[in-house]
Amino acid sequence: MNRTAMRASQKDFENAMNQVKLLKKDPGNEVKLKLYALYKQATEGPCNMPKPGVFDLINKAKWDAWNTLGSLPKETARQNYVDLASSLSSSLESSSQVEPGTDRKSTGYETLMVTSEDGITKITLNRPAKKNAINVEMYHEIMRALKAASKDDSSITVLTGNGDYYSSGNDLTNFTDIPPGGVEEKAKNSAILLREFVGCFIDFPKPLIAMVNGPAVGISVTILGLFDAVYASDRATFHTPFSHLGQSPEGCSSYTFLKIMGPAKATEMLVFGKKLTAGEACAQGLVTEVFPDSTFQKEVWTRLKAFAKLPPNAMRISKEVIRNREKEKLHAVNAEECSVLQERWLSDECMNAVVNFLSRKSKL
Ligand SMILES: CCCCCCCCCCC/C=C/C(=O)SCCNC(=O)CCNC(=O)[C@H](O)C(C)(C)COP(=O)(O)OP(=O)(O)OC[C@H]1O[C@@H](n2cnc3c(N)ncnc32)[C@H](O)[C@@H]1OP(=O)(O)O
Repeated sequence: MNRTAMRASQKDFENAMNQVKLLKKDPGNEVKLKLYALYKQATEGPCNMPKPGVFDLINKAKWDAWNTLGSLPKETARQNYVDLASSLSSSLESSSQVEPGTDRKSTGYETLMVTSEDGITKITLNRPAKKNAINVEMYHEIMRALKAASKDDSSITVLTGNGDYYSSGNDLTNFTDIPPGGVEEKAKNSAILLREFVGCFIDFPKPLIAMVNGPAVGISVTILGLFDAVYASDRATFHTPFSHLGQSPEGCSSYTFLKIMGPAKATEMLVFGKKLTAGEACAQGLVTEVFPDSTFQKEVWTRLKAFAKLPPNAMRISKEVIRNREKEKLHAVNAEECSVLQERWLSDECMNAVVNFLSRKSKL
């Protein structure tokens, strides 16, 4: 059929709305805004909402998206909505970028893929369209997956990312969902969440290995100091831009990074936001070994499968002997870092940095 001659009926429009509700994967904020704008244009015509204030981030983004459609006719908006919904159902519901071998796949995770086979539980951060940014749901799911892995019959646990990034760190839209108690309440709850999240890594009882498949930012870098081995592709970079974001170190990095690389190098990373290549991170002791990206998966999995055949109790006990005397200290450091951050999140420096990112003025 000639596409220009096509006109979506009201029934097609309603079906498309249902298709969108049933999507299994989050299509991302940009697409959701497009859908919102087309829906409003199709049902109400050109934008008729007063322009929200600059700090009302969500409504401002919605207003911008709708207003951009100008005087697009309602019928065209309806057709565009139907086309977009149909392209989403075919693209988002199909492909998976992870390797095969998803024996005993755990369901019930929205932001992760969790599999267990050959004595290895693999937790894959799975928001590739958002560079595996960690939203509140992902913080909770990682904790749930770690608690399950600590009790399952696997010997080792691996954390990695799906797509081109390992993780871009904290999802900066976590700052936009402000509860009725205001930003202070949000900061307080976030500090509690962060403390519990980092605590799960401090207490994890089995060998915990990071497979850093691409760039890593923020909290995805700092917690590496709590892993037992870190294998990186030569595409990976390590970046903790806390000062740029008006924030301060977390993940126990104010303690572990100093021990790992010494105060001078730790300061370059944690205070001045120096980005390290995989080779530099390895030379500083943050990374165990670097592999060419072309052979990264094959070489690391061969090694991990061999580790997983070692006697699990011996590995667990050796980890205890190595790590336990530091645990109390690490929990104290974690508590202090979270309490400092709780204040930082309320600062103008932090708010401005987040607003700049969300309004696309700056990229790190
Ligand atoms: C009031 C208190 C609330 C506090 C709540 C906090 C809870 C715990 C906090 C724990 C402390 C953690 C600290 C950190 O992790 S600091 C580091 C934070 N991360 C960043 O600052 C990275 C920001 N991202 C970027 O600079 C770039 O996106 C990046 C360089 C990573 C990639 O650039 P590129 O050009 O290649 O790709 P895009 O920018 O187009 O990204 C593709 C889409 O992904 C979205 N994205 C990427 N990273 C993030 C992120 N960290 N948060 C939110 N969204 C992210 C990006 O917006 C694109 O989305 P769209 O396609 O929809 O535009």
